[in-house]
Amino acid sequence: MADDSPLLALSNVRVMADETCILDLPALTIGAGESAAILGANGSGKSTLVKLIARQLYPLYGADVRIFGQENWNVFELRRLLGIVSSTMQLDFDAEPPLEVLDCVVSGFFASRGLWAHQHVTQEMVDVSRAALEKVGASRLIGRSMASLSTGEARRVLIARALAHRPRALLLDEPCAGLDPAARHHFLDMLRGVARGGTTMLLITHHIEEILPEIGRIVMLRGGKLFRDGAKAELLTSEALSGLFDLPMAVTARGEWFDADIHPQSGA
Ligand SMILES: Nc1ncnc2c1ncn2[C@@H]1O[C@H](COP(=O)(O)OP(=O)(O)OP(=O)(O)O)[C@@H](O)[C@H]1O
Repeated sequence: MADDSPLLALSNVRVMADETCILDLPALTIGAGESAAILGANGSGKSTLVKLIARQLYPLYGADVRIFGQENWNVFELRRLLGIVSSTMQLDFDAEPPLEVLDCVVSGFFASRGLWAHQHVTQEMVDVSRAALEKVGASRLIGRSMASLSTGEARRVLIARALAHRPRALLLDEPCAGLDPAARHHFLDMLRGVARGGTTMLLITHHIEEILPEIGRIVMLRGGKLFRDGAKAELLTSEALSGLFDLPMAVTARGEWFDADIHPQSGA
């Protein structure tokens, strides 16, 4: 497998649910090392795409779904190479029995929720996990239980858990969901540091405010189909966003970041 194989190459993808096609992508390729945002309204098919990539669901016969150039994957290996963090993952780690922060990160090496007697934890795993927690500014949380953390703190630990495997890309599904404005600001700042360190990001969101300056490509989904696909400068515009959300939107650039508001003259 060549290292420059695309992160994602899809063709003829159709995903069905209850006899309805909920994702219809004739072709989509995201190159190796290309950070991209998948943008779309509620119900546009973003989570379906994430599940397709993570092999949690499968398309109809005739589709070709390649991740890093490969069609068939051991799911654990795939999830190691593609660090996946979603807002819902946190629930798994809040449940009983309590899970300590460093153990949570180390357990990522075994793709398990916690550590068990039969697992052989090496000093290297512990060192790498500590370094990952340091990288996301969460070292001070070591010793705490996952259930005791704020949403923003727990989200950082999950990013560390994904980074500990030195993934080839991070797949971030609504990573800022549930964060207050200050926590979101600090979290995005931390993610930006990770992106600047060379980690490719695939960010799934419906907020353009969360699109990191390091992300250059925008893939817009609407109604389970590819709506627009192109460079950020071309697509983070009032015209494109208004079409995507079917509502007059005003986009403003804020330095290297973007904001969107419902246009005041939308007749509300
Ligand atoms: N198991 C299912 N049965 C029926 N419909 C489904 C099923 N799973 C998803 N859908 C539908 O597919 C569409 C796309 O859902 P999906 O969760 O991918 O959207 P999304 O873009 O991630 O939305 P959100 O931003 O709200 O998370 C929605 O209309 C949803 O109701």
